[in-house]
Order: sequence, then C-alpha cells, then structure tokens
Amino acid sequence: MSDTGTLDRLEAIIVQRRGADPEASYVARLNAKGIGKISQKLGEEAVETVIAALSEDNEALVGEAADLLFHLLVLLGARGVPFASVLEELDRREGISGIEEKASRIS
Ligand SMILES: N=c1c2ncn([C@@H]3O[C@H](COP(=O)(O)OP(=O)(O)OP(=O)(O)O)[C@@H](O)[C@H]3O)c2ncn1[C@@H]1O[C@H](COP(=O)(O)O)[C@@H](O)[C@H]1O
Repeated sequence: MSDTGTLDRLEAIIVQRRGADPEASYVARLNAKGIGKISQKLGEEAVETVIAALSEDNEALVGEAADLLFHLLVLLGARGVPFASVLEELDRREGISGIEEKASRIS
C-alpha cells in the first residue's frame, strides 16, 4: 500500500542518486544541470498534469501527477528542503479554512 512512506522512500532514493553517474541516473543528470533546469522540468510536469486533468483521462492524470511529485521532490532536495518541512507546513494549516485564511490576508 502506498502512503506518505512512499514519498519518504523516494526522497531517500533521490538523495542517494544525486551523487551517482549522470550517464546512469536521471536524478544525477537533472541535478548536474542545476536548479534552473529542475525548476523548468517541474513547470513542464505541472502543465502536463493540467492537460491530463482537462482531457479527463484519469490514467494519464495519475502518470503526470506521479511525474509532478517526483520532480517536486528532486527540486526540494536540490534546495536542501526536507519533504518533512512541507508536511509540517501542511500540518500547521490543518483546520484553517482556505477562505478564512485568504480573508485574513485581504483585510
Ligand atoms: N520516480 C521516478 C521518475 N518519475 C519520472 N522519472 C523520469 O523523469 C523523466 C521526465 O520525463 P520527460 O518525458 O519529461 O523526460 P525527458 O524526455 O527525459 O525530458 P527532456 O529530455 O525533455 O528534459 C523521464 O526520464 C522519467 O523516466 C523518474 N525517474 C526516476 N524516478 C525514481 O528515481 C529513482 C532513481 O532514478 P535514477 O536517478 O534514474 O536512477 C528511480 O528508481 C525511481 O524510483
């Protein structure tokens, strides 16, 4: 069964693979190209996710969402931000309505 443990394991794999041979590892190759290229890839995967959602092809959406999460973890890793920090931020927001939060920023 998949859960956040899946993302935790993937984060650990990404850390390991960052220093691998760029000829043999996509993670290493992407990191070698730098934060700009990683960010560009994340943006492309976000757009591909949106296209899949609008096409109403849920199988494609699952694949693109997986690509998106993978590239987000690569980006966070490249910036030295632990995935746990993102989860902590989501925990902090738990129970805070998005509508109320936005209203508190506007007023
Ligand atoms: N989860 C993934 C994963 N998801 C997507 N991808 C790769 O992400 C790339 C993005 O897809 P694109 O079609 O956009 O890529 P592309 O055609 O190479 O893109 P460009 O040439 O246009 O930049 C593809 O090469 C996918 O294979 C992934 N590559 C690796 N992983 C995980 O990372 C681990 C380590 O991978 P390596 O570093 O390659 O050993 C693997 O064991 C997996 O667990």
